[in-house]
Amino acid sequence: MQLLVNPSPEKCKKNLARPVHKTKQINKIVKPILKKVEKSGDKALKKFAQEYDHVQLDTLLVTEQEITAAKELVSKELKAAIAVAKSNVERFHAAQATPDLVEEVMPGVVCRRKSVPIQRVGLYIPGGTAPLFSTVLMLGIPAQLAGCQEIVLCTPPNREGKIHPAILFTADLIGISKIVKVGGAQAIAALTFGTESVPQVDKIFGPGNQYVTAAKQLVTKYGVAIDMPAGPSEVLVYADESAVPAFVAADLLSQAEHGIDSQVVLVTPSEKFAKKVLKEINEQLETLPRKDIAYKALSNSTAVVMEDQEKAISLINQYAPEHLIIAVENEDEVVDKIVNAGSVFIGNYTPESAGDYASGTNHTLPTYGYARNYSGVSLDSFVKKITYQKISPEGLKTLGPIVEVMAENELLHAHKNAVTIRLNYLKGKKK
Ligand SMILES: NC(=O)c1ccc[n+]([C@@H]2O[C@H](COP(=O)([O-])OP(=O)(O)OC[C@H]3O[C@@H](n4cnc5c(N)ncnc54)[C@H](O)[C@@H]3O)[C@@H](O)[C@H]2O)c1
Ligand SMILES: N[C@H](CO)Cc1c[nH]c[nH+]1
Ligand SMILES: [Zn+2]
Repeated sequence: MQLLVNPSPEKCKKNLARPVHKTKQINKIVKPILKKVEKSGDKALKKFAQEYDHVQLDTLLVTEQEITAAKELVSKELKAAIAVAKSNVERFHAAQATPDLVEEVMPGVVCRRKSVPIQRVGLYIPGGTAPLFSTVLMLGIPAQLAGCQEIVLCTPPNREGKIHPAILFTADLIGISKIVKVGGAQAIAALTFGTESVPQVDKIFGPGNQYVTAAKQLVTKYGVAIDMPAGPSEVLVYADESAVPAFVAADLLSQAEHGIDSQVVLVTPSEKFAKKVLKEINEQLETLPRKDIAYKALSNSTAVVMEDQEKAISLINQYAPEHLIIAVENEDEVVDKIVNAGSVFIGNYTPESAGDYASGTNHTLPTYGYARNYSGVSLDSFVKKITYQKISPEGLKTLGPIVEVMAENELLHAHKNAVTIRLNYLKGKKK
């Protein structure tokens, strides 16, 4: 991890550039995958399973027997933990429901708006380097709460052609039964075009590596929607001397262990504090089973000493981190000034991993700085809002002339006539 002391904005920009913006190279790999799946369906999915997941699959769909067997393999302790996480995620997402609204904007002109579930949704659960069964909760719970009619879950198989038991257990717990053994860009292609085993969906959700994220961005041109670009995990910690260096180091390492293309950032007003955190990182790193992955991610990562708080906040907002931890004395003041972040963790006792698993907020969040213009997954992501209007004859008498004038001035006479013909009818005229 590099240390920068009071760097210029240009230096910051250069050092904090995300490591995986090799869009062209990734797209070169992903585009042919999309084409082959569109053309050959399941046959292509099996071929890619062999090539990228190193497994020969006869069937792609998970069977009921596999789900029953998986449930036996999950420990009581894990089942109990998942139950608490499920309850918190359910509570926070159920509370997000927005009431339908009705407004009579002028006498006789009534407008309504109603949330309607997106009918067919595809959930991508990463499984390449770690079996992220927590993502099943984060996507499946809001999909069920929203009332989506068809939910398809895709996740890569291991080398024995199996899905991790905790993924199957969690999917079953929240009532998802259509589970397909397919990962990577090919999973995104299958959900977009549909294959013999994978139904075509209206919207694709979920995080993934750079191939998955690139595929999600590419398929939007085929009419399918996506939640957001949710790529390699990242965290920015803003901490001063009131924070505990060991806690900060642990938080940085928690996201560094996700993947070699993850990035973690420390921003602090104190060089002394930064050095303490770096020392802690080196010590804690040695204890981690995934230390090789974390080590590589740390080489993409920077500690920035920024004495001026306004400049530090401006840097954070420019970087727009997926996760932001704020552990400074005047935390409320700083929190109020944050305008770009996926999810914010406040105070010394709020580790980012609490949000990853069980606090109730969603862990599917925008990376690469997309927190500037995207929100993380929420109940809203699984609904669309339809608007309605009903106008009474009295309402049309008031509103109609307004529309007529506007239509005429846009030179759209047929638009105007759709009103005039009705107003004349109401006046008892034929035309
Ligand atoms: N932003 C978020 O909300 C969020 C949440 C959880 C996880 N994540 C991120 O998700 C990612 C998960 O990545 P992962 O790799 O563990 O799992 P993954 O399931 O996303 O990817 C595994 C698949 O990638 C494909 N693949 C592997 N190498 C390939 C290659 N050379 N060419 C083409 N395809 C290839 C394979 O088909 C494999 O099945 C991590 O980067 C993690 O940080 C992000
Ligand atoms: N930190 C990830 C989101 O970027 C989510 C996750 C799942 N499991 C552990 N962490
Ligand atoms: Zn995580």
